[in-house]
Amino acid sequence: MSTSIPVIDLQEISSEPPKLVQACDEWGCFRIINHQIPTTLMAEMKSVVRSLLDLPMEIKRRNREVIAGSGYVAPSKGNPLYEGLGLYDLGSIEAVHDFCTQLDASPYQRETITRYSQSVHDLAMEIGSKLAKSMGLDKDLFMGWPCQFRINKYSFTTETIGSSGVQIHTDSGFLTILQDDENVGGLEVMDKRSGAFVAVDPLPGTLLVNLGDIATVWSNGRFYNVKHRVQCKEARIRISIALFVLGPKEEAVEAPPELVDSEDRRLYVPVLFEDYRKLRLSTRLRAGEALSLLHTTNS
Ligand SMILES: O=C(O)CCC(=O)C(=O)O
Ligand SMILES: [Fe+2]
Repeated sequence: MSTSIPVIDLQEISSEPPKLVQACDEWGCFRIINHQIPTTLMAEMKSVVRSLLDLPMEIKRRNREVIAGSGYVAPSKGNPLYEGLGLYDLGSIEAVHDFCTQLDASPYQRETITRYSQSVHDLAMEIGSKLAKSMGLDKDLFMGWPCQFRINKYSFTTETIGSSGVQIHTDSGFLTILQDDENVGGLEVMDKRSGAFVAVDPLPGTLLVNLGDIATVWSNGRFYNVKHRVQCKEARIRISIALFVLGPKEEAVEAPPELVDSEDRRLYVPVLFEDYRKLRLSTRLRAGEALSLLHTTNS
């Protein structure tokens, strides 16, 4: 099944805020256009990360994790076609430089990664602020929250058509800005109503936003933490670059008072992002089910 997920013009959000909120409620994902990240920078970044992912295994393994799962992930039994590099806290210029140094990046590669990281990080902050305003809140969202990059490579071949690239999951943080491969499809999101998977076809020059579990907690159950997966549809290498806006570092996430009804019914107990991430890891509940462990007694 193929359908179009919502397309949001970033520059038009303030004139039609319900469109953004509706996309978060109904789809938990949307494409953004007019996002101010130059297409040339997106193309340069893609080709830089492609060459990093083509490095020998012993170099890629130098991309060590800072928090669990934030470093190089080699192909595994569960996801044999997938591998990924990671960069924890791309709001920190030192972290970006450490990542580049670990992988022996050239000055050009370093410069491209730095520029792209800054641009997407700025974009994340802009989306946070526009989302808060669209929800009628008078403060910024995402400011100072750690963000993580995952650079994904799927080695699809004729023999693997029809098999899984990445298994069904939700993203654990608040939201993800994804530069999906502009040529090679395969990403599928679950339709909230029917439970059917819907193909997310590439749309060059745009970025995709997916909401994660923390967005559901913050919105008091309103925003849909979209389940998604990647399937091999054609025999080509697929590259995607994901920026995860995780959650505040030191403050627990909870729905702001404006989003809770007059009887103050919160569906979820306040939770530190780091504790929630550990809960997902220890329970191996990767498709949003761990949220049920945070339910308050009145929900
Ligand atoms: O490669 C993609 O399109 C999606 C990747 C993804 O879901 C993830 O990194 O969490
Ligand atoms: Fe994901």
